[in-house]
Amino acid sequence: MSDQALQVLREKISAVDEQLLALISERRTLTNDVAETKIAHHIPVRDQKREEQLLISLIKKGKALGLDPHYVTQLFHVIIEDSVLNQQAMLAERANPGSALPLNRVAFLGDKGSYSYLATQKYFSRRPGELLELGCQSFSEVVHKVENGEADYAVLPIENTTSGSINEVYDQLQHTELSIIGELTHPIRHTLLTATTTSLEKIKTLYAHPQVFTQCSHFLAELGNVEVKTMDSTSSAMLMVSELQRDDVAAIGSEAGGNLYGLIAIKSNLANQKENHSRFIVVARQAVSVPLQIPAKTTLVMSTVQKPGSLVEALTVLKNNNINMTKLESRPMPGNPWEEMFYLDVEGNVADGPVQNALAALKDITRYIKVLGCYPSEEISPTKVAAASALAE
Ligand SMILES: O=C(O)C(=O)C[C@]1(C(=O)O)C=C[C@@H](O)C=C1
Repeated sequence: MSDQALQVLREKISAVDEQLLALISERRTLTNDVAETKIAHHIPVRDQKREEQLLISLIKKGKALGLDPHYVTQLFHVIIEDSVLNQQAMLAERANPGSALPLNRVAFLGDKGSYSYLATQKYFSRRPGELLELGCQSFSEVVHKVENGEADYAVLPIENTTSGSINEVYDQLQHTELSIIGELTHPIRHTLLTATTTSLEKIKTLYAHPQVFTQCSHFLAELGNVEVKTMDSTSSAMLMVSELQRDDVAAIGSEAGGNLYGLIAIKSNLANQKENHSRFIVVARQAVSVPLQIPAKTTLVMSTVQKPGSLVEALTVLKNNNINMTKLESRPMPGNPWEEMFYLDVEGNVADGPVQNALAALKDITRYIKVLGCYPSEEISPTKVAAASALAE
């Protein structure tokens, strides 16, 4: 194919892509209008019956156009997830009048390009107001900036699908009066980034955040004698490599982050697990109320009395109230050797009967219990379509 023919085809593809974007934006406007109706009539945001009907119809129509059912399903799962998250954000904002700020000052670990920076951008892209990014050197600085009023929000990674809980962040939660007001998950795609066009064999020094080294331990084990240098954040690792401009040093970070530092991706998918995601929490000085039309999560911290079975007893309270626990983490209590603080994430709203009943019962059997926050759940499970209905002619 001549260069000119290729150029013509690419221009046509770009024009189609532009139309797709315009249509996606039009769809979003319509779903925002649906949210207004849901607010006015107290209707739940999620309607999985409608989603299923939509998917079945789209799969059939896609098939007629030669499109693979899995491809169509994947595509619309992403589109519907976006629509649900936007509607949830709209409802949450309306339920907290005055919460929308013209300028959101947000503290996070690292600088431009860190995973926390990317998560911050994603979370606030659905919310009104400008974003002022306040990069920090440590998690305690991130939390402190919100406590002292320099920032309105902090975005903190709390767990990762490969390396597990981020203990330093749990420990920050033990000592703060801040409330969790939101959550989000973000894919973490570790990439080897260099300042010059080089090869993996030439790399002698590798810069990254300790969490990144944990998540990429299999890749590091295969590298042999490369010196590993830990940095405060992914962005400081990328900055270091961009400043050194050497062909024997590399950083591990996201490709999008690396682009901001002019770095080249020489190898991707470095994490031990292919599906590597981090869950972030958003904290603020004021707790929020979550409308009952959207799924909520509540995070609790508690310490149980020192007797056999006391944790089981506490968890039984959740069971008796039909509350699903999505996470349980224990952390040592400073100054009290061998005593533990338990952090629990449960599905449910503090304003709703089951969580209120459970909290009342837990108060009677625990030594200490505190609600760290109740917030909209951003875990949007994709609606499944029965294979038979999807494939039926
Ligand atoms: O139809 C609705 O109720 C919508 O809110 C729109 C929509 C969609 O994006 O298609 C989004 C969320 C619901 O779970 C179902 C469908």
